[in-house]
Amino acid sequence: MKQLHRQSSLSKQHRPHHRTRSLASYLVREHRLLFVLLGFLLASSFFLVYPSLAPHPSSLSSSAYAATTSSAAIVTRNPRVFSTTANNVATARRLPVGVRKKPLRVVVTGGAGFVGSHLVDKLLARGDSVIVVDNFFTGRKENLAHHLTNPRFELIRHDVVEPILLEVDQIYHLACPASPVHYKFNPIKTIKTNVMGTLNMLGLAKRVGARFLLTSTSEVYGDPLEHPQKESYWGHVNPIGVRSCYDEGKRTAETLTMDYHRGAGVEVKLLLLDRGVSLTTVYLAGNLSSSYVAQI
Ligand SMILES: O=c1ccn([C@@H]2O[C@H](COP(=O)(O)OP(=O)(O)O[C@H]3OC[C@@H](O)[C@H](O)[C@H]3O)[C@@H](O)[C@H]2O)c(=O)[nH]1
Repeated sequence: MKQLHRQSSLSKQHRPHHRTRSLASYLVREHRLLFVLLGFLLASSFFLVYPSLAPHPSSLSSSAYAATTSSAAIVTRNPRVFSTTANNVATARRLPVGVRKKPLRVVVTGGAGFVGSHLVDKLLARGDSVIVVDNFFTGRKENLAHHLTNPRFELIRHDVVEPILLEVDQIYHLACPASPVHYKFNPIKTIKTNVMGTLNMLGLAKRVGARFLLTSTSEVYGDPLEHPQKESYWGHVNPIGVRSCYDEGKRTAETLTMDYHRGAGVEVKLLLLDRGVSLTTVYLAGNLSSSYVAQI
């Protein structure tokens, strides 16, 4: 009985070893191991190579990114912010083969305006769902008329100085009177739009975890003493002039944006539109809209 027991325990001790040996001989037979290794190699190299075959714009390095934007006559600021977010996104967006990118829900404030309506065209064309929030101060419904029957498009008449709650992934905050005649028309309203409107949209970004882009302006440099203005240049500004509602409003909007980034972890982008260059020319060159969409 003892012997039997010892025998059975012995055979138990030997079984795993025997199993390993038979597995090994199975793999070695007919070059099976080689095929298994080849399979692993093929699969992993495909996963590694695939993202580089079709790079997402957001995975651009900060320098490549700056190059794209400057060629489109847009001035970008704070490369540090870009590189932080771009790196995170590049890692997060690496999708396995066959898995399609989820369409994004995007809100564009000031989307009925000149820049905004072109941006909406691009966003819809890339497959996103777009909500435009605009009070039609200078924007026109006709700019968006061709999208009104699109189920992925919504238009809301709303003033950004009032809070709004929307479930979105990205916020492009453009709402602001942009030309001197419009922003000087009611300067108090202009600065209110820049400060309260930006606060409301940043608050929304924080609440729903959306990424945020602010369109700023080269006017934040005031009457610059340096040409062209570099990232390190802070401007030569007038806080009390008749244009200050716009210039200082946008400066404050930039400050708020960076404070929400540092203090609340909101992923942000600042985009300076250079009004010295004809935006129409840039549009016609086909540059602005594509790099613009690439911002977030
Ligand atoms: O209080 C306001 C003011 C303006 N708006 C909207 O904001 C949009 C502004 O578009 P405009 O065509 O006047 O101007 P642009 O498209 O050239 O401005 C763009 O470039 C310059 C940036 O400073 C602006 O923030 C950006 O919108 C309009 O649709 C206007 O109705 C609001 O929704 N709320």
